[in-house]
Amino acid sequence: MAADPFAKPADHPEFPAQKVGVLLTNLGTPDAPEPGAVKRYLKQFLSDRRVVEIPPIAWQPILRGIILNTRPKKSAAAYREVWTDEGSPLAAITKHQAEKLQQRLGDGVLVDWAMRYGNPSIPSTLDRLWKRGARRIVFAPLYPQYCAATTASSMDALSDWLGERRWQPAIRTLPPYHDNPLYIEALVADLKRQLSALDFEPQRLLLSFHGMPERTLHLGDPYHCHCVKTARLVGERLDVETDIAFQSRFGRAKWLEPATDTVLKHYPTKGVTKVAIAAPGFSADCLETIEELGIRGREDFEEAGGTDFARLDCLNDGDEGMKMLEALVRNELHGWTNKGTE
Ligand SMILES: C=CC1=C(C)c2cc3[nH]c(cc4nc(cc5[nH]c(cc1n2)c(C)c5CCC(=O)O)C(CCC(=O)O)=C4C)c(C)c3C=C
Ligand SMILES: [Fe+2]
Ligand SMILES: [Fe+2]
Repeated sequence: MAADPFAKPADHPEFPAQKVGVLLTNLGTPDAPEPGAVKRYLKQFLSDRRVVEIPPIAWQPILRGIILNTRPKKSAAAYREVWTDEGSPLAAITKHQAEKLQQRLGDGVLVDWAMRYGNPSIPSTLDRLWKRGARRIVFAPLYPQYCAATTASSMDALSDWLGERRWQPAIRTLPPYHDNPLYIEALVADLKRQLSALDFEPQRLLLSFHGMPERTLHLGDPYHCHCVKTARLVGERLDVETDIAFQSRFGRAKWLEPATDTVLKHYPTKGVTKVAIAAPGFSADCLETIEELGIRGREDFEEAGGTDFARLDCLNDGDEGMKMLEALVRNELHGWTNKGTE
């Protein structure tokens, strides 16, 4: 009898059963609230040309000569104020989001999480998903508003990983969802719940988004427009008067305005002394929300004469946010079940 032409040769490599994977990513955070760890993280973050769009020949001497010798100590002290038993809030919350999404989607899908800067890194997590059999991957950077510094930078990390591979998985990426009714609905429900639990009635709700250099708007980045649209859609559905501002200015260039700290300092001069603040552009609470808004923002406001201040939580891994995330990801998974790909 002739040999079976379809038989697997003895030296054929083993391939695992093919699965569908989902990778949630967020910005990144240091491994520890210590100057050394913060320096490593900032070096990677601020060397990304999507983040600082200054030619490296001019920027790297400033980064290495000044910023990395001064900022890590100050930032580490700020990180210490927000650090938890589970580590950095951003990493801990992203991990919880992935665990809860795994429960919601069931065993048919592999859910993992990664950080664009620091750990667990995007390439190492893609390696792990691949080894577990993921041959179709939904790549989900958790930025509702598209920005080159965040969304495109995450895509760069994905493309770099793909570029190293012979056998590439099929990829779907989660589009920005700044005006997706599921996101707006989740924010409105979550903010209403938090506002009604306050022991004072705010005269304003300030929606604070991470800032960007103003020139990125003129270079064609849709980030500003996405933030404004989110704020408008949310504000229209709440009973409290809503303002928008941009936080976390970095460097000397002009950034998007109005700046959050300036708005907080001016409120009392206009008779606005009771304020709530929320950060709908952040999927998870982090240094920028807990420390910058919750601690420094409160100080700015109270020193200017404000009497009542509340920082509202991000969607995090709460029910409203998880319901939204499940629906957004299921939409991208459409037609991608393990049936037929095993
Ligand atoms: C949500 C969107 C974000 C945009 C847009 C963004 C742009 C951006 N950020 C910096 C500089 C820094 N950001 C830092 C922290 C930080 N930034 C975001 C998100 C966006 N950044 C998050 C979620 C965090 C928190 C990380 C954490 O560990 O909790 C920091 C580090 C902290 C510090 O030293 O102050 C810097 C620096 C630039 C320059 C930029 C766009 C050009
Ligand atoms: Fe940032
Ligand atoms: Fe705009």
